[in-house]
Amino acid sequence: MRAHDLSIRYPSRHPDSTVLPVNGVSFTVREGEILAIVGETGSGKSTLAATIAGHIGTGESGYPIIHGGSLSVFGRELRGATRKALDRTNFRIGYLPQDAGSFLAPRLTVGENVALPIFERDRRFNQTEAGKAVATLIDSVRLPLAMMNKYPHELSRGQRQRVAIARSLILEPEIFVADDPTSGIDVMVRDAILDTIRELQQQRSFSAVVVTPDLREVRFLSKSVLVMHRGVIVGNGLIDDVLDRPDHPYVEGLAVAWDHEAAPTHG
Ligand SMILES: Nc1ncnc2c1ncn2[C@@H]1O[C@H](COP(=O)(O)OP(=O)(O)OP(=O)(O)O)[C@@H](O)[C@H]1O
Repeated sequence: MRAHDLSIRYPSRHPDSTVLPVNGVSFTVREGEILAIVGETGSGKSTLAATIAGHIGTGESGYPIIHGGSLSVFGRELRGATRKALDRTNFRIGYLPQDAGSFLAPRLTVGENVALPIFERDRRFNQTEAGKAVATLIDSVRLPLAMMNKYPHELSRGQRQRVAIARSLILEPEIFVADDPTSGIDVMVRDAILDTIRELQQQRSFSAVVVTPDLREVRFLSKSVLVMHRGVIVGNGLIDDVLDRPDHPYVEGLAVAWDHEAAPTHG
């Protein structure tokens, strides 16, 4: 995946007055790599995540639109792509939107929720094969198989997030985009969720882009980081290089905060 001078906007009735939520970013995600994106709230992380996951609109409200530059995924340009071409690309990308666990279909069982993308892609897909794929993933995200017959409201928040992760990986995507996967989840359970993502990435060798507001999570998942601030990239590279040689006050702040966190406590 390669973004070059990529700018993104949301549809607006006053396009001239729009402040671009993502403004001229360039980066590359190589095969099998995990790239972590960090930045404060409102810096454009979710907008960028949705866009690189191919969840872009052609004018529908709510969906981001590529405004300038280019975004090429699997060698295909997404700017100006038709709905059909976008759908084809989307099937190859697993997207875990922010708080995905809270948006499972409430009337479907866990198993049916995880299987949903299979039948969205091919309504006549073999039920037994789908069941096998679902069971394998439920096991991989470390949930008991018996949970397949439960409903989302019967699960904890952390368990629902695991179901959402399983659903976003059921089509065996080549790229996984996760937007703040531990958001709203109990501190004790966060590491387990990240650990599951890291393990799945190693098993299935997909490329991944993971958005998080937390530098500790960045370090846990990846060696490389992209730091966003008000829609632009203010740091890009190996985490230690970025923090050791900050060339923007926001990154400097991150580096200082990290030093305090990592420093041994006295007394
Ligand atoms: N659907 C939308 N329509 C219009 N503007 C939006 C939409 N979603 C986000 N924005 C705007 O885009 C900017 C970037 O928001 P975005 O959610 O991408 O930031 P973020 O870094 O992910 O923040 P957070 O960490 O709080 O999720 C904000 O100014 C926000 O108000």
